[in-house]
Amino acid sequence: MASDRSSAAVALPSYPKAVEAYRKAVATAATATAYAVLARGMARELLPHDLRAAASWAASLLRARFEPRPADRHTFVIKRALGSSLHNDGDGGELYDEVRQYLATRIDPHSMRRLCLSGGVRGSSKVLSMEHGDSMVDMFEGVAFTWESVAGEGRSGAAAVAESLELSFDAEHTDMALERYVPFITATVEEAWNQDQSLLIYMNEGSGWGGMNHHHPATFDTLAMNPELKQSVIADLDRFLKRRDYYRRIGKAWKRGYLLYGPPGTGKSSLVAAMANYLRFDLYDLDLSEVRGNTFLQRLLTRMSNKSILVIEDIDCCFSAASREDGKKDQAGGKKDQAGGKKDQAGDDVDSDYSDDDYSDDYYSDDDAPDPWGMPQQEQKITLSGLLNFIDGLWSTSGEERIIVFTTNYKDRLDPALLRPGRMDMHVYMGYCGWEAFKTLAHNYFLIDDHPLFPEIQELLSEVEVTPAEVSEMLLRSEDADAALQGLSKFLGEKKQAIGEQN
Ligand SMILES: Nc1ncnc2c1ncn2[C@@H]1O[C@H](COP(=O)(O)OP(=O)(O)OP(=O)(O)O)[C@@H](O)[C@H]1O
Repeated sequence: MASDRSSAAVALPSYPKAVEAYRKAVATAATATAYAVLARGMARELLPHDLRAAASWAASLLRARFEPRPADRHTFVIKRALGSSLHNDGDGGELYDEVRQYLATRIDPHSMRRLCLSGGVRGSSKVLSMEHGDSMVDMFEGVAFTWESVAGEGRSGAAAVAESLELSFDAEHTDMALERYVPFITATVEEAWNQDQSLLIYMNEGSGWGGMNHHHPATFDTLAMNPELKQSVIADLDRFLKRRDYYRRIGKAWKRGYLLYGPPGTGKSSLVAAMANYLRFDLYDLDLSEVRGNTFLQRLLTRMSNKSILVIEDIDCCFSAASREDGKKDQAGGKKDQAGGKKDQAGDDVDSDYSDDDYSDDYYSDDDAPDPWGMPQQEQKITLSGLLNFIDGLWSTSGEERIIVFTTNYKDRLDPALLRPGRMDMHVYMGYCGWEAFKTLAHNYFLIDDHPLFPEIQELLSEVEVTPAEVSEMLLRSEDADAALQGLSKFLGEKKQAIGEQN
């Protein structure tokens, strides 16, 4: 212990020595400061102006060498096609127009003192754009992209330079600009364009389609159905849209089939309309009773556009009706030729007995007699399985983004070929009006989410079978929610009573 204490004493300076050292240090510091001030004053006095300028230049060089430099900028120039109007058609200026339309949605009219405003009553809607020389910043994924509107030079002609929109950004974001930002712009414009287009509904006439505007108001918001089921349909559609590459990879046609079934008036047609409105797809309403044979069917299917929904309503009736029709023709036209089908008096082929197996052999056989359209007559009746094979075959080789919807009131009457796994991708049951579906209807008609009569109606709905069409009809009877709901409650009460009396 004693030796430890002594070594500590050696190591520490004595108090007077420390005070002396401190004094010396202070004196030295004061002297150094005084010298520095003196030197700076002397330099200012003694150094010539040129030398001082050179020193300051050297200092700025050093600063530039060591301070972080502003990022390199890259610029894409997007030229307007010379002599083009606002809406080009494949003349090379489309991207210019697309960007212009995109920027019109990004311009904040409050932040710019001067803006161009175009459009009019007859033209498209009003479009805001920058004046030449102005610029704006668009943020994308947290990165600033600067757009500048640049004036063209000279009149349109060989020497003229087209006006342009210039996109500049930090060089490190070049890949993002090319691979994500510009595609994002074109996709945004395309989506807006699709939203603006009115949808069409086509009906078959001979071997062609007649189209008209489709303004069905049904949307998934207004559709009264079980909320989970509704969500699963929407999710399925979304998944379908995103899976282009997946379908390519697995070598399957990019199509999806839905079978909608349920009693009349439960909203099957409304669901088809809601799907079309949601996807912005045109509808092709195929009336099979109007299809005169395989050649016609083939022509119809190949004439459908991409991004479309083929609907065949009451599919059970199509084929049973055809069979019944054939039966009548058989009776009128005499004995049926079992081997190859025989013409009835009207010249129709009346072979309605194609099974799944014999169908594949006979389906594509042609009759050489020309018809009024100059096509060979081909009048075999179309079977359901035949139709499905036909659709599969055709759609795997042509067209993309196709949806096919069959509706039926009687699923149990359907040909098993249709119910086989892999045929229709999703079976959707549209049932009687439940409580959640009723709340959607009440909101649609009166914008209400609650009412004193709701508990009573909820109980009645759990006891009677009523279709959304019937409920809609009752709600339509008055613009006054109280009166309409009272009417509905009375209607449901009477239904309940009628059921009680039957039992
Ligand atoms: N689920 C529903 N949601 C909203 N409205 C519906 C619904 N079901 C029926 N309606 C109303 O009833 C009308 C008829 O319904 P819709 O034609 O869609 O039924 P459906 O099941 O296709 O009938 P059908 O089998 O007779 O063709 C619709 O125009 C709509 O006003």
